Amino acid sequence: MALLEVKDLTIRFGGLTAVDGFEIRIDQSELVGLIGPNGAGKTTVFNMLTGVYLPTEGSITLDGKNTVGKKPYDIVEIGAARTFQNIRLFKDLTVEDNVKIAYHNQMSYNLIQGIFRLPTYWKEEKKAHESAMELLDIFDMKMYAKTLAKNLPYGKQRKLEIARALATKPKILMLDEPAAGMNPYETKELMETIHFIRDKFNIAVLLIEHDMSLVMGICEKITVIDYGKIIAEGKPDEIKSNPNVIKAYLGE
Ligand SMILES: Nc1ncnc2c1ncn2[C@@H]1O[C@H](COP(=O)(O)OP(=O)(O)OP(=O)(O)O)[C@@H](O)[C@H]1O
Repeated sequence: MALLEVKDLTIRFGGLTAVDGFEIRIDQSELVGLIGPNGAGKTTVFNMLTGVYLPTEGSITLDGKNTVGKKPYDIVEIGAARTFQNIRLFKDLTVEDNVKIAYHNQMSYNLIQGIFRLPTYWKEEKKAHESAMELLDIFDMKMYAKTLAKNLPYGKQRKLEIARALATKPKILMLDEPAAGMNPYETKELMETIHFIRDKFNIAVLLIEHDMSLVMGICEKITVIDYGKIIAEGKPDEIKSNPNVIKAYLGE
């Protein structure tokens, strides 16, 4: 059974069919790219996979469970985490607190235990602190734990966003243009981080990216969409030489 199985996914906004009959199958720990020209429908696919948009038609099965019609936080519980095109962090909180907040879906103290700072609260907070520091260590960012998120260099803010997504313990991590705005050095570091995460946590990664060297360099298979429809699927080498893909990108 595939980890993520999407069939005939379609969404219409008034007269515009933004995504039309999209299909994908992703196995556990697979690294998959989703590419296409501007406005092709990539982010809209992510928004349907994560419960932000309700598809007009189609089915999505994650880890054997239907996710269509479920709320975004329920889909996080089932095992999907994402990052956004525009970085979304609590910019005035520290790096550590940004990660700790993401652990809150796993904390088990109730309101009363929280308000009165009862032992369960302290136990859970300690656990969250330790888990956050462990994750920051993996990302080589422990030294920034007390830094405000807004004071991090751009590439590190992107890394922190990924660390936050991982704190929810996903089975699949969806990254929406993680290299946007990065310099070549940061992009290379990001490529290594994505590979490392997949190997270390044994999770699947679905990556939307405009940087072709990044997509071709790390993805095992790639789906290409244009005007909401799949125009090619295959291994990076097959995609590179696919005439439909070349045409879509060069606009001939
Ligand atoms: N809520 C919405 N209402 C109306 N149209 C929408 C909505 N969301 C997306 N669209 C339209 O759907 C189409 C696909 O947009 P989408 O953002 O998914 O493309 P994309 O491939 O992610 O583009 P980019 O690479 O530029 O980020 C666009 O024409 C967009 O205007």
